[in-house]
Amino acid sequence: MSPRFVVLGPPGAGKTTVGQLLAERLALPFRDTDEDVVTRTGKPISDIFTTEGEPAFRALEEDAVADGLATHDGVLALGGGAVLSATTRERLQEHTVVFLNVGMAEGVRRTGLSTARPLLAGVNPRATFKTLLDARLPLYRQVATVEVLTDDLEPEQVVTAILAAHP
Ligand SMILES: Nc1ncnc2c1ncn2[C@@H]1O[C@H](COP(=O)(O)OP(=O)(O)OP(=O)(O)O)[C@@H](O)[C@H]1O
Ligand SMILES: O=C(O)C1=C[C@@H](O)[C@@H](O)[C@H](O)C1
Ligand SMILES: [Mg+2]
Repeated sequence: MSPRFVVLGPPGAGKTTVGQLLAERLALPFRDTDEDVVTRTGKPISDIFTTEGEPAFRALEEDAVADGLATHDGVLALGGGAVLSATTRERLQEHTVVFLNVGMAEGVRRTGLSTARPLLAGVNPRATFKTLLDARLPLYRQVATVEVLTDDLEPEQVVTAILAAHP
């Protein structure tokens, strides 16, 4: 069993929104590793970051991704930082991986001031988002089989672009 599509990218790229639409379009189940971590621990992600720290969250995330890759046969959305794990990048090699990209301005606009995203909750979300993008772009591209820049596309158009690349 293997996901039909794995969807990844920075916060606000639309992994959850587009992943759900893509799954609907294909009549497949949707799963999101962020939700899996919340379900398994019974805690919001922001709480895990605050009380246990980012490394603890990354370990939980790595396990959730491994489980999703092994057991989910629909659309699997990963957390925005899942590619920071070299083990996860290795595991993604055999999969169809969609990198949803978003530029800094649009990414910050979409994520707004939400405190649900602990890494962007600081004083300067624009600078934080840029640092995060610069560090992760090569990692997203290393594992992706297709990249879609979502800045000027509606979620439905992103789905269409994904299916055009991987019919
Ligand atoms: N292509 C798009 N055009 C306009 N708005 C979008 C688009 N994709 C997503 N959005 C909006 O941006 C916000 C963030 O989207 P979403 O939660 O799907 O991102 P995400 O990649 O899952 O983020 P996270 O990494 O935090 O889970 C939502 O309000 C969503 O409606
Ligand atoms: O970009 C990130 O590092 C994160 C993105 C979210 O999906 C969550 O996994 C968490 O808030 C961390
Ligand atoms: Mg999401």
